[in-house]
Amino acid sequence: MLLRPCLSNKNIVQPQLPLNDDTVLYNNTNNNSHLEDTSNNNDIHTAQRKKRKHRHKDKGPISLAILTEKGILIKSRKPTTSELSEKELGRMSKEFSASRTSISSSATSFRSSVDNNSSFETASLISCVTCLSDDGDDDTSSNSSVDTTSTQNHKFKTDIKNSRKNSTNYSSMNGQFPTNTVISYDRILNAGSVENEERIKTIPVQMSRLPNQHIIEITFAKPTRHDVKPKSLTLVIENSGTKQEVIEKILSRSYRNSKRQRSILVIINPFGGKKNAKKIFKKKAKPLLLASNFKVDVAYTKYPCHAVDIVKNIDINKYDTIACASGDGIPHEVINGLFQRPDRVEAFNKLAITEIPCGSGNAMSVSCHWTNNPSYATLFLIKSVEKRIDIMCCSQPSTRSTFPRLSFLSQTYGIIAESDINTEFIRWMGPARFELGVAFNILQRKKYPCDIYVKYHAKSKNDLKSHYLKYKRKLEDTEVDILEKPELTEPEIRYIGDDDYESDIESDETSITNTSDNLYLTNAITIQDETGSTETDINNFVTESDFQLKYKFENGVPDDWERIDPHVTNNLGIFYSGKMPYVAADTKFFPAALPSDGCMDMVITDSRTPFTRMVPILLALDKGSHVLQPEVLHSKILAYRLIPKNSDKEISSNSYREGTPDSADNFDDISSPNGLYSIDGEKFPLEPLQVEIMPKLCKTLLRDGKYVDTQFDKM
Ligand SMILES: Nc1ncnc2c1ncn2[C@@H]1O[C@H](COP(=O)(O)OP(=O)(O)OP(=O)(O)O)[C@@H](O)[C@H]1O
Repeated sequence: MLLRPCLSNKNIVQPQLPLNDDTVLYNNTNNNSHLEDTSNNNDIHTAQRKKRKHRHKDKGPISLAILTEKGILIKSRKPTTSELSEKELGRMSKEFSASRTSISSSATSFRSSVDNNSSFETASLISCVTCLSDDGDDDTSSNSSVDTTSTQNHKFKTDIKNSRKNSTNYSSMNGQFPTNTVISYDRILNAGSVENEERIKTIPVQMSRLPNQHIIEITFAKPTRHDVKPKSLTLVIENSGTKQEVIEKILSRSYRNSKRQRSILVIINPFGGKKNAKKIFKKKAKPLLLASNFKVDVAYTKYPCHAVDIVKNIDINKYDTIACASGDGIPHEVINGLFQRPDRVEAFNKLAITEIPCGSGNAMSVSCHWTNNPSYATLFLIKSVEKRIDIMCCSQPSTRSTFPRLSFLSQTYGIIAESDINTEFIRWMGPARFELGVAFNILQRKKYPCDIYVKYHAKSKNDLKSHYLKYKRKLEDTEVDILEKPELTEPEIRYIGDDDYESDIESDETSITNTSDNLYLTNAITIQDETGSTETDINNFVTESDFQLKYKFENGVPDDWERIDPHVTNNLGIFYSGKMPYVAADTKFFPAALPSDGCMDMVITDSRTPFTRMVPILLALDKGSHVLQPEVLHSKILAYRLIPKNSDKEISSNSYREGTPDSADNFDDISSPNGLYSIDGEKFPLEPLQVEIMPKLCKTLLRDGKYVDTQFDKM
């Protein structure tokens, strides 16, 4: 949510710059030589990739499994010693000997399970088994020489902790999952034939010989300490039908409401957040995308507003998704870049815009993927439902000759906007600097006089609540049939500034898989929108008329807009208008925000509110209950005009009510020296600002087809 001066309206209309060859580092199956296809091996990363390719491949004994409603159930007993191939038996017993010295009781269980064909069914035993060898997350686990007692003990503790925390415990022994483990479809990324002949040879003769037994490799997102990572597992799946039919069954259940094999352009801002977006993407997101058979091209931003130029120049036919590995600044630029294309109708119909959280704001990810953990966000992106969301269109006098600015997140004026920008010099403090700035401004009773005219949809808090509940009920009635989500091992919202985060990345290993045998699968998906129509997205298109403003700035304030009480606006503390529930990972500023209710949420505070009352209001921001406080104005609106006043001169703002003055110079009269707007976290000049809602303009990816649950209905 931090502001950057780079994005003044003047900057957005820079002349179009051609893409340099080194702008985009991955891709090349297409004609764009600046893009590199990560699934293609003819580039400089080939050797590296080859080396890594099978890192998450399954190497352990093969289990029998069946398909259930919720996932793939590991059904079988472990194969008996007589069923195991010589090679497999030798490897297992070698590992067993190495492990025995450190945890003898577990080793005994292991031996007896192999000999007696028993199952690993108790939780404690599962935990012990994971100590003996890991499930392939670290390839070193199969190497007994590195399994020292201390590392095992450490792993033992960690695994016990994980098994307690995680209801879907994927503990295994050399890839052998305990009987009755269900690998939930919402974690399955891919399924396909096993092409590796050597691997097939390790399957015991008694297994996979019946016509209803199919050797299938599945790849799923396996929880690790903080993240999810792709993990492959070879299974003998018992199911009637041909192998291709079984694979298709798994994939259609795994992508029940989501699109398979997306073609994504990832735009990375290497300067986003702590300047490690590139690394985060490579380690946390890319392996999951590739394991899901997504086609991934990557572009890097090289200067402020570069993302605008990138998306103005891309071939939209090559992609269905643009994922911003960044904070909220890049999605803002992407939406505006597409808006400025001559074929914007096609662009907004073709492309979904989403975020892989790598910045400091990440409000889009928290609101849409319900997390700002990059790997979990990527998993939920892969499994998400494509939905249209409302966009806000911001007009200012200085944008008259160019394009108005689209905003997907929020616009703010007053304490919040200023606290952000005026504390840049103490950036080292992290998010605390912003809170300090807010507290300082409130203590000073700083006010931001202005006039605000509003086109209301639900003015009172009661009306707003009814609107919210009505929308939610409608949504629930037509809810997409989403599979039950397994518990996550980690809290979903994570601060990427955590100290251990960097080291986590360093120790991570990416792995890539790209099975080809299910490429024939179609991308067809069925979408249900809030109105309940179950149809392919085909009728959910925008047309040029959806981009036309209802209220032109130069036409003045329409008669049916209401002026907010000047006693309040002359003493304005905070003005905040937005469309997504979270404006930062821990700030639920708009708890009643809904993806496509055709309204924005507006929150206003008065600078005269006593400090003793402001403190509880600010402390409630994480829960979103600040909007319930009597001192806070909270409405659903369709449009507004904000005309800032100079606090000293009290200049009449009538001309801005009527329409636009001819020259931008006139704004000097009314600008207060420190004033500014923050639109989607970017700094905008202090001129009159008019904003209106553009319903369902933009496609994005929502987990379960909705924003994160704010519990507003229960407040
Ligand atoms: N190569 C670059 N050099 C400098 N700025 C850049 C570069 N690429 C992108 N930017 C700018 O960085 C800004 C912030 O980007 P982004 O939202 O991804 O990061 P962030 O960490 O969330 O931002 P913030 O620090 O504002 O919270 C955008 O305005 C964008 O124009």
